[in-house]
Amino acid sequence: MPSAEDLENEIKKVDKELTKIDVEIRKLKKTQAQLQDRKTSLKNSLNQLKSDTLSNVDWAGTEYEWTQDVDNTLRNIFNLDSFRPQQLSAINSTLSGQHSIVVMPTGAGKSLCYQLPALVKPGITIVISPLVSLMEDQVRSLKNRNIPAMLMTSSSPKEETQAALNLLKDKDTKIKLLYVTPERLAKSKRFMSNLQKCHADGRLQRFAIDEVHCCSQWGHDFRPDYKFLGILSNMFQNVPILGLTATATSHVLTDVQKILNIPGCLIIKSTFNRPNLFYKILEKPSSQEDCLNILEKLLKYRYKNETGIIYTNSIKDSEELASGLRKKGLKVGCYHANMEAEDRSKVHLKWHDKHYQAIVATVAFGMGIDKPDVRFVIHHTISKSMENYYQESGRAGRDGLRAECVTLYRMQDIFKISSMVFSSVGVLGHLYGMVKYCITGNICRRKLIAEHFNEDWGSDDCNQMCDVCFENNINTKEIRLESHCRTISSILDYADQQDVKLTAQKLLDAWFLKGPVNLRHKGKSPDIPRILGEDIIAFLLVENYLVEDFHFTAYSTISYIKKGPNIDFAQDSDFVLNMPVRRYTAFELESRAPSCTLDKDSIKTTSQSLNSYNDEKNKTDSKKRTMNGSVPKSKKTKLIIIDDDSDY
Ligand SMILES: Nc1ncnc2c1ncn2[C@@H]1O[C@H](COP(=O)(O)OP(=O)(O)OP(=O)(O)O)[C@@H](O)[C@H]1O
Repeated sequence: MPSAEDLENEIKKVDKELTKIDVEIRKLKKTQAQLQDRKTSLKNSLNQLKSDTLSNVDWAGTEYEWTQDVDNTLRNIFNLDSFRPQQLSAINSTLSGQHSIVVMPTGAGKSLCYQLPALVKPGITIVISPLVSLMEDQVRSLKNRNIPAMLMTSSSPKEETQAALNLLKDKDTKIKLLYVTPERLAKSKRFMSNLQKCHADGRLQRFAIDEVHCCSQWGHDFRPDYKFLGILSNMFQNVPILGLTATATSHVLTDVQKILNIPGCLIIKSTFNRPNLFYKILEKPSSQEDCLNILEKLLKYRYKNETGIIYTNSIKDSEELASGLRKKGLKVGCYHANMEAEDRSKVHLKWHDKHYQAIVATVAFGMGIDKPDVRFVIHHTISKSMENYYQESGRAGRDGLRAECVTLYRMQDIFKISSMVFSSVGVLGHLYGMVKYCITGNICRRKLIAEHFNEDWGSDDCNQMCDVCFENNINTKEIRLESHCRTISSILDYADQQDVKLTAQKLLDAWFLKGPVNLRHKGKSPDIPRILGEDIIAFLLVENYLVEDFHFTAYSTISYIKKGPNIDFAQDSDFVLNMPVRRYTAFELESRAPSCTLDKDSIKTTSQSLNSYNDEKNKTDSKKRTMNGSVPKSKKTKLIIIDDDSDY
């Protein structure tokens, strides 16, 4: 019999061995994780290489067996003369059986990329689309062209659903396009089984997945049922998938390929530059009444007789602004998610028919707006990301004529949005991207948008169509922030010692020696306008010198300001931090926007330019002359807040 001591010694030995094994396991796990990372990165590189190789093929060629049919269909059925850039590539690639993802800006003509091929080959195209109203519009317009199409949604009447299910089994069906929602596809076993029969009969031509970014968690409108679409590529071998989106960020595209099981597929991307949109940041007044006055002037004078959208971030704001504008005699509708679907449709229709000059809406007024002559999109509150801003402002000027995208920016709005969205991963970074767009005074706004889409547009691509480039307005003035940074840091330390939390407004007050005396710093009030102080706080947030700290009350979430990871650098003797000073350029609120003074010839030139983006450069040259040359020089209301000659 071993003694207790022997047994204890034996246990210690085993423990030692176990510890060794634990160490080995940890090492192996670490190596495993490293290998997994490496494998993922190699796979991504391989997929990228495959995509790049496919992209090098000239898909816009005109020697395919179907070229003649494609041409005839374009002219005779769609009544169009020519393709817009990338449409032909998308059509040829999908007709060649490639899985592809088409990335085009809103209004560039994605629908044609699957509607036209559907008519060129026998069989049915299944179009998966997230929005019923969008599908209804498309089916209606296809039927107007005598193109047999149907739709099947969760709310379709029984007979229609039955007819849609039957046509999948019917070898003699005339239907060429069947529109379904992803939810319908994911939830209907009968639909899937009939689809398999259709496939077995060789009649399933392709899947077109509209708004394909909805697959990705990173896309701006993620829809869980889109994930189900991952089974299509395995289940229906040799049926090409054509995904379409206006979301171009690379991690969304990689994610979409992964979810749809089509890694390394062809990506067809057209430029995101919208040369006919004029981008402008306007200083937002702090009172709602003053905001209303600006909106009133814009609608009554600058956009007289034109139609547009005013976006805001809350239902309350949309109702208040709409009623305020109505009191001023303007015809505006209100649109938000709390309204009944029927009321929303009515408002949409009245706006579409120009009974309303503008819709004051939350982002619920989104996908499916196919009105070509939206002349202005005003953001009463900033969007929650550049991605959203691009989508929302992109609803302007789809006819290719000049339209204006005006954003009313003020620091407080950052916190209105951040306290609503902070709980989701990564969104604060997206919001700060939007803030950077608003407060940057020395970089063309178009260039900032381009950076977001991994594109590189030079100032020629802007053609003075943003407030920074307008009349070569690029501002080179910078303000040094070293001492401001130290003061702000000391105010935050001081408040912390007193156990007081500061909102951005309170921080500003303390900095400008306003508000409670115990929170103020000991130095002088900064020799800059308060509005520039606001920009500095926003800049420090964007650059991680300050961070937001969220606290909950029974009624709301409050954003307080804390020192960020970079602020400690401010104590270094060689610390340097400069911020370009934003210059508020003149903006005529009470004169018609330049588009209204375009002569007929230049209007033709601009609208043709959308038909052929390739010719854009030549055409925008002439546009530049007419658009910018004709700005009326009125002496009426101008918004110039910061005097450019003042010294900071
Ligand atoms: N080759 C073309 N020539 C002229 N007009 C075209 C061409 N292709 C499409 N269009 C027109 O462009 C408009 C926008 O097209 P479409 O609705 O397909 O855009 P989209 O890219 O799907 O936009 P969204 O992302 O907002 O859904 C439509 O009125 C369409 O008829």
